[in-house]
Amino acid sequence: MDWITDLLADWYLVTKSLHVISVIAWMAGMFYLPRLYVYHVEQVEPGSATDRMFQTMERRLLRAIINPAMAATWTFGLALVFTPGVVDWSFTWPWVKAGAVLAMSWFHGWLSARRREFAKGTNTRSGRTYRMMNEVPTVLMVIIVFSVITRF
Ligand code: HEM
Repeated sequence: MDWITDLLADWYLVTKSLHVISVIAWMAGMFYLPRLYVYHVEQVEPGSATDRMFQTMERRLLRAIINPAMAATWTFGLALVFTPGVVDWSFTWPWVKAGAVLAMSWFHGWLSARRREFAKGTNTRSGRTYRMMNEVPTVLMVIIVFSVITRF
């Protein structure tokens, strides 16, 4: 399996660039979707044409941007994990980053579940809840970036 390790080492900087590009797309969607939910709850009459338009925007944002961007972030991120010399698990930062990334992925699942509720007209959560949940990806992003850059 040496050839895989060699390949990952040769492509390290390309993989890292693709990882960061995917992260930007994933985060853009993760910041925007809860915002859409705030407007959806507070400003839109259920069953109206605007309701259907919001459902379309939410579905497309997840299917066309957020889901593929998360898959790409994980793919290139794991490729970096297996690149020789990149992650030293005796440090704290890889564990902190791993925890925050798992939490980010959980939040992604939570947003998908809420989208399905909006599509069925069974949303029970308030605009305030979505406003608060909107801070989750921000806090996780700050933790992740400090982890990978400071490497404590
Ligand atoms: C989804 C699973 C993820 C895995 C397995 C993963 C793993 C990694 C690894 C191993 C590196 C290489 C570190 C280095 O070369 O120094 C890296 C770099 C990076 N990651 Fe992730 N990552 C993931 C998600 C994320 C997320 C969600 C963010 C941001 C919110 C992020 C932001 C970054 C940044 C900014 C770098 C570049 C750091 C540098 O320049 O050294 N990653 N990632």
